[in-house]
Amino acid sequence: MTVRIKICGFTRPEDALVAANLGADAIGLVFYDKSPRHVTIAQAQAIIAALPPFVSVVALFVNASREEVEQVLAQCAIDVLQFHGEESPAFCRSFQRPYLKAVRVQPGTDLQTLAAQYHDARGLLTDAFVEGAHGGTGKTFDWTLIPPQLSLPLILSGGLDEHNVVDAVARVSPAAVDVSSGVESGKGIKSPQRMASFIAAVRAVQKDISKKPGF
Ligand SMILES: O=C(O)c1ccccc1N[C@@H]1O[C@H](COP(=O)(O)O)[C@@H](O)[C@H]1O
Repeated sequence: MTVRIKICGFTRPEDALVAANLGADAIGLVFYDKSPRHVTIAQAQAIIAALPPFVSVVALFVNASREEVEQVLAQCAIDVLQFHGEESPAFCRSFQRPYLKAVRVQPGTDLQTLAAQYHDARGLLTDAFVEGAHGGTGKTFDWTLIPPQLSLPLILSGGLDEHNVVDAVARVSPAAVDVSSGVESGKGIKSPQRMASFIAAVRAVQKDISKKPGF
């Protein structure tokens, strides 16, 4: 199975275009004003306008109000919503759009129960739990906390980079990976070299896995 790649936290159209041309399946825009990667609606529109067809645009929110989400949806061509806060299942599904629910994983996090609660999500996105932060921290978590069989597609994130993503994909077999800090040269500035190395690493490990007997 193809491991999908999402790169998150773009602030500049030129970086998003490079990601798309390198083969990223989705790009993420952060609508959370406490993030150093936060974009305005005008910035988001410019980034989206730079993209070629068939690259999904994901809008990330952290405990935003209904009005904030609706305003973004009304003004930007968004394909998927990503909720990174304490949004309820009812709130997430109320926009009639595909959505991802992000979960910050620590010992005791019951991913099976969360997958059942957000059963209509397109995927459960697992990120590291870091006290006082909602994501984008560049920290990994203990991947053995992920149960082998989840009822939702797993999107692995949290501290991934070009060096650890091979091990991550081989161990966890996620449906997709999501990266932000790990492909940056500065907050919100994506490095073409790091994005290229990250995408090449995912494609290489995927090829290796598909060569294994029984695959
Ligand atoms: O990118 C951010 O600034 C951010 C802020 C608040 C919530 C989530 C955020 N980003 C998401 O966090 C994960 C992990 O990011 P990283 O690779 O460890 O930097 C990823 O899903 C980002 O989309």
